[in-house]
Amino acid sequence: MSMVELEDVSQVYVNAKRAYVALEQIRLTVNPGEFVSLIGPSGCGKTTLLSVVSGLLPPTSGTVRIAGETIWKPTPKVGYMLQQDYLFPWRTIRENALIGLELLGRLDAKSQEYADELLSEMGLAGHRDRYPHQLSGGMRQRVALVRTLATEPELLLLDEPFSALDYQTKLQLEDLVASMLKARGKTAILVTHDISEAIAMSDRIIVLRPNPGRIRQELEVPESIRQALPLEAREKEGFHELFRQLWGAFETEEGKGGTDE
Ligand SMILES: Nc1ncnc2c1ncn2[C@@H]1O[C@H](COP(=O)(O)OP(=O)(O)OP(=O)(O)O)[C@@H](O)[C@H]1O
Repeated sequence: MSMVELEDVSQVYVNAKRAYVALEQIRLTVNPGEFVSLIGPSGCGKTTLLSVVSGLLPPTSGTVRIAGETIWKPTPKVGYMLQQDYLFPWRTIRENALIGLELLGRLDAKSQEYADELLSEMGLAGHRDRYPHQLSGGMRQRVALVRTLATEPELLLLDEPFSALDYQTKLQLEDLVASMLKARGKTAILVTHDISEAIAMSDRIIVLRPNPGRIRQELEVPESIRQALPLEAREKEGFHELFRQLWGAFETEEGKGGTDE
């Protein structure tokens, strides 16, 4: 069974001046354990697509199925991680990590133990009683990831979670996130503007194009790159070739100014 199935999903935003087709007839399947990245020029509908998959935004038309079940609203099967960590400043790191469990009414000894395990794996065990302002941006994003994973979602939606970090922190966190997700067999969809990040982290890359938002191209990442963790993946044969190919797809769209129809 697929983890994600989008069947002819369209999303039209209507305001007083115009109707804008942010997604048009999107068909997409993501398999369990697969890591898929969505890339494409600004405004091509990446965030809209994630919002639809999360259940936060019911599509104008079409069907969204998560693990075989049609969804109309957010489900605990899906965890969402954003560019900003949105930690509560008045709660400790551990209390922040537990908030998803609290909201779902699933806070018990076992779930707390699991959250503590995740904090340790993320190198945060010694920081459990500190507050968010005492941590670096990279550490805060790690807390956000623990908070997301603590509720054991089957699917993770990652909306540019590394883009506000400095380059070195971003590379370290990519490795940490990739290995944690792989070890737990999680399925993930990543939105990014960074082509090399998409190649280094993914099994498959989907390039969207704007106006109307459609899938322009789908590319499988070669096995040798997929086997490696993101930092090492950047050194693998075929990486630069794939980068050039994806860069070309971007250029074509930007050249058209995204308004060719
Ligand atoms: N609530 C809304 N009302 C009207 N138009 C919207 C709304 N949300 C998004 N849009 C429009 O839909 C299009 C797709 O937006 P979306 O944020 O999904 O794109 P994106 O690919 O994630 O962009 P970026 O890379 O800049 O984050 C854009 O043209 C945007 O202006």
